[in-house]
Amino acid sequence: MADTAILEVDSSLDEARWAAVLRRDPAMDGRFVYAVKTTGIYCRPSCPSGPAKRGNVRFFADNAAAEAAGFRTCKRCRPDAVVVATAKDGIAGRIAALDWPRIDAELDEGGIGLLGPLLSPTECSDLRSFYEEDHRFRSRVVMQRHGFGSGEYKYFAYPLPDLIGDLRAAVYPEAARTANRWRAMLGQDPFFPDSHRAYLKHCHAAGQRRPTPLLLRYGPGDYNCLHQDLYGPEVLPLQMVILLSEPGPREKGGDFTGGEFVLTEQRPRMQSRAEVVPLRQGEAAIFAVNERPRQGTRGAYRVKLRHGVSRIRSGQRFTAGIIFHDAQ
Ligand SMILES: O=C(O)CCC(=O)C(=O)O
Ligand SMILES: [Fe+2]
Repeated sequence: MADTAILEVDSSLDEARWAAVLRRDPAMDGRFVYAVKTTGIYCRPSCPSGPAKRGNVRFFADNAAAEAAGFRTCKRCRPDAVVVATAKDGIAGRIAALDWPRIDAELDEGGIGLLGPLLSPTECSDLRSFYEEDHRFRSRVVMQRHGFGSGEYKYFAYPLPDLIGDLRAAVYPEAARTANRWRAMLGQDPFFPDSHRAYLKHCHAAGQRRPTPLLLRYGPGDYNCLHQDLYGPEVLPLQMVILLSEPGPREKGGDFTGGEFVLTEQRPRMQSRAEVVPLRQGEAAIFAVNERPRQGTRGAYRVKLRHGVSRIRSGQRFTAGIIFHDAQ
């Protein structure tokens, strides 16, 4: 008796899951995954790939269960990127759950720390679609006109979209902590307050009042010259970038090829060292804006950093940039 009851519950659960897959329901992402026996791949419910045959589909409660059964993640819908992004805690919870000691160590080693998957594919596409909504922005910059590269970007107006405002407020305390630690390495007193609200008050009093978070859009042939995002004398020396498109050729479910994020670092009296930063859709990195200390044998010294984007070879690439100081 009991066994039959359980079987009935299970099969009606699977039927509800199958209906969600047929609807490609993004609200079910993170609630379960489905795997296709013929391809060996598992997907989130909203995967845009064509429907599989019901007879070839198995359902799993989560990624770990699908992987334990030998399935690999779908490159198109990235079920592995959904785990973090559907965390019930919202943005603050996702940021708090990151491995900050590891990120700090990466920042001290190379001037950039990888945050890993932070936004879901749906959140990325929502942000991309904002690009056409002019009321959200205070200005648009066509990069060719200024010699900044090729492509364009738009600075958000206040009030920022919730997702951008929440990310800026939640990551700021970590960035400020690293910025104060870097000051200490150079023998300077701590300067950056714990809350972003307090820091913005300081920026505004110094005449830097305009919001700096931005969306960038690149098409084939576009690139972003090496630069530093300084907007006046007040600088918080770390910033964040989030890739909103999936790298890779179209036939493999990607949005663009080329277009790699590049960071260069120049030590005193030395040639520059370049690093290509591997990011996928929804992943973020935090990196030094203009300079950072490096520990040498005779104390710390300053190195200069610049970042940019290599030429996009095909497709379209969007990013969100979050800078913590405001602009003059
Ligand atoms: O598009 C990118 O990856 C870089 C954008 C950028 O320059 C920034 O976020 O400040
Ligand atoms: Fe930048």
